[in-house]
Amino acid sequence: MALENRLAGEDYRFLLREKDLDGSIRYGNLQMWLRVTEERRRMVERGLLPQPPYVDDLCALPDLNERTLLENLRGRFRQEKIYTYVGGILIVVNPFKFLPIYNPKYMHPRWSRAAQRLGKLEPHIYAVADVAYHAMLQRRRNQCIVISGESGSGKTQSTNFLIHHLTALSQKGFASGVEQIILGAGPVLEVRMGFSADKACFGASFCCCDP
Ligand SMILES: Nc1ncnc2c1ncn2[C@@H]1O[C@H](COP(=O)(O)OP(=O)(O)OP(=O)(O)O)[C@@H](O)[C@H]1O
Repeated sequence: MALENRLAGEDYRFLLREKDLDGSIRYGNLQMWLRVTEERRRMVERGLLPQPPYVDDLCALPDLNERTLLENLRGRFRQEKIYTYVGGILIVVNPFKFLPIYNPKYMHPRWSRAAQRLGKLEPHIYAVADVAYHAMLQRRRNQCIVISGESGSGKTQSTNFLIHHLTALSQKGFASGVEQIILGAGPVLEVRMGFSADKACFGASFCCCDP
């Protein structure tokens, strides 16, 4: 139904609708809703309405479509915020320059999602490591982090940050040499798993195992 009612030339839009008790879904006046959101966008462009703040979780966008999604990522990137959530997934935009967001100040002892939802903590790659590490300890199950992106998008760099934070969490810091051993094993594992050349297609995966 959403497709049928799409305005000509419009991007795809994602609408979340609750089902009624009988299982049916009421879309209301979709055309009207689309016109209102389009009108609001034009007014923001003309400066008649303030620019809505960039959200750190794309699920919180009131109108989620390709344009608002990219605008949000672009706006955050301009503010040097390269990390953005989509629910439990972390999007990283490669800055191709060093940002001072990996120093010990950012190695919070506990990157609680609750604190992040309250806006106290920005999305960060260390939070992903933290969630995997604590899920492993609490559930006593191995965890896997999948990193995907095209060649040069920053998969290797992200893996290094994950390992860096995981070794810090496990109290086996740089001094123990564990981090360097794991980082050194990366290229060997890639070749053994046969996806060195095609890493960008398959994505890199990183497992966090309970010893
Ligand atoms: N978070 C980051 N901060 C700063 N620079 C970054 C970051 N992520 C990536 N880069 C830069 O981008 C370059 C390419 O990143 P990286 O080697 O991790 O990509 P990749 O996805 O592993 O590439 P490939 O699939 O070809 O191996 C790095 O050499 C680095 O200069």
